[in-house]
Amino acid sequence: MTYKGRSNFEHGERGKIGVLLLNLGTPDAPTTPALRRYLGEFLADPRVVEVPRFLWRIILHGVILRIRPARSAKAYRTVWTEQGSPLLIHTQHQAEALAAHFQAHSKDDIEVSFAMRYGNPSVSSGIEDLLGKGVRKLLVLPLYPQYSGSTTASTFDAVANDFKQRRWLPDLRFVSHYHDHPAYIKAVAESIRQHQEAHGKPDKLVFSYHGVPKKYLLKGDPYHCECYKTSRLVATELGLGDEEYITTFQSRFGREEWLQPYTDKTLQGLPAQGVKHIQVVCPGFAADCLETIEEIDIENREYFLEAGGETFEYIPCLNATPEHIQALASIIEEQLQGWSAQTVAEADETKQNFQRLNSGSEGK
Ligand SMILES: C=CC1=C(C)c2cc3[nH]c(cc4nc(cc5[nH]c(cc1n2)c(C)c5CCC(=O)O)C(CCC(=O)O)=C4C)c(C)c3C=C
Ligand SMILES: [Fe+2]
Ligand SMILES: [Fe+2]
Repeated sequence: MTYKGRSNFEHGERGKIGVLLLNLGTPDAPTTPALRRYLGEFLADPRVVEVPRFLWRIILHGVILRIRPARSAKAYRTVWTEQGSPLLIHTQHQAEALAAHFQAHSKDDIEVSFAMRYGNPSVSSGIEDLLGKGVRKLLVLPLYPQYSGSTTASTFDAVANDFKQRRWLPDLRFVSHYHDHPAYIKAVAESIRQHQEAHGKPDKLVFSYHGVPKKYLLKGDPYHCECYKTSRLVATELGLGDEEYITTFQSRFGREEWLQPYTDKTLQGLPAQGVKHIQVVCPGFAADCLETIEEIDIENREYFLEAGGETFEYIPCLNATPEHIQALASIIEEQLQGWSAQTVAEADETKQNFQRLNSGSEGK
C-alpha cells in the first residue's frame, strides 16, 4: 500500500486552516447517461438506501437505473442554467463569498474550498485542493443544517474514506449540524421577513424539508426532530402563532413510508381548509436545486393551484446572499476557536529539521 503524500510540500511553509464546504452533488449534465452515473453513485450509498446490499444491487441496476435517469434528466433540464446545475453554482458562489469574507476580515490564513458528496468536484479533490495549499487544520462543513445519517454521516464517510489513503492527516473538525444556530435561524427568518415586506403575509407559511424514510427516525436518526426545531425557532423569531405555519416533508423516493406530513398532499389539502395564499420556504436546503426549483416552485405550485389555492409564493433558499454568508462565517468562526495557522518560527523549525537531514549533520 502506498499512501498519498504531498508532492509539492515545502519544509518551512506555514500550515494553514482550511474550510471545506460540502453539499450533496448533482449530475455533470442534464442527460440520461450523466444521470445514470450520478444516481448510480448516490443510490448505491448504504447510508442513503438501507436495504440488504445484494437485494438492492439487483433492484438498483435491474430496475431503477433503467427507468429513473431519463425521467430525472428531463426534470434537471427544467432547472439547468448556462453555467450548469444551480446547486453547483450556488455552492461555488458560497465558497467564493466566504473566502472573500475572511480576506476582508484579515483572516487570510483561512483557505475555503467546496466539493460534492456525489459527482464532481469530488470530496477527494476538495481535500486535495486544500492540503495542496498548505492546510494542516481542516474544518469540514456539510451544508445540511439538520443532521441526517443519509446526508451528514455519509459526508463524513467520504472524508474518512479519503483520509484512509493519505499519509499525513490534518487536524480535523466536522460540523454535524447547525439547525438551531442563532445566526442561521436569523438568516432564514430575515429572508422570510424580506419576502413578506415585498409580498405581504400569507394565510400560512409552509416549511418544507427533504424527507427521509420514517424507519430512519424510528432507528434513532434525529433529522425529524431537528427540522421541527428549526421551524419553531424561525417562527418564534418571526412572532408567528402555531396556526400560522406548518412543517412538511417533500421528495419521497420509493414505496415505503417517509416522514409525514407530505408536502404535496398537504398543499393539495390546504385550499379546502380555506388556506388560499401560501408561502413555501425550504430551510433544509442551503442552496436552490432541483428539489426546490422544480419540485416546489413548479410541481407543488401546480398541486396547490389545481386544488383551489389562489396565491403560491416560493421563498428562495439562502444561497450566497450576504445574510447567509455572514451566518456561515459565524458558524465557521465559532468552530475554529482555538485554532491558529502555524507561526513563522514553527515553520522555520520544520525547515531547519529538514536541512539537518539533508546536510547529513545528524549523528555527527
Ligand atoms: C437536504 C437534505 C437531503 C436529504 C435528507 C436527502 C435524503 C435523500 N434523498 C434521496 C434521494 C434523492 N435526492 C435527490 C436530490 C437531492 N437531494 C438533496 C438533499 C437531501 N436528500 C438535494 C440537495 C438534491 C438535489 C440535487 C441537485 O442536483 O439539484 C435525488 C436526485 C433527483 C431525482 O432523481 O429525483 C434523489 C434520487 C434519498 C433516497 C434520501 C434519504 C434516504
Ligand atoms: Fe435527496
Ligand atoms: Fe424530487
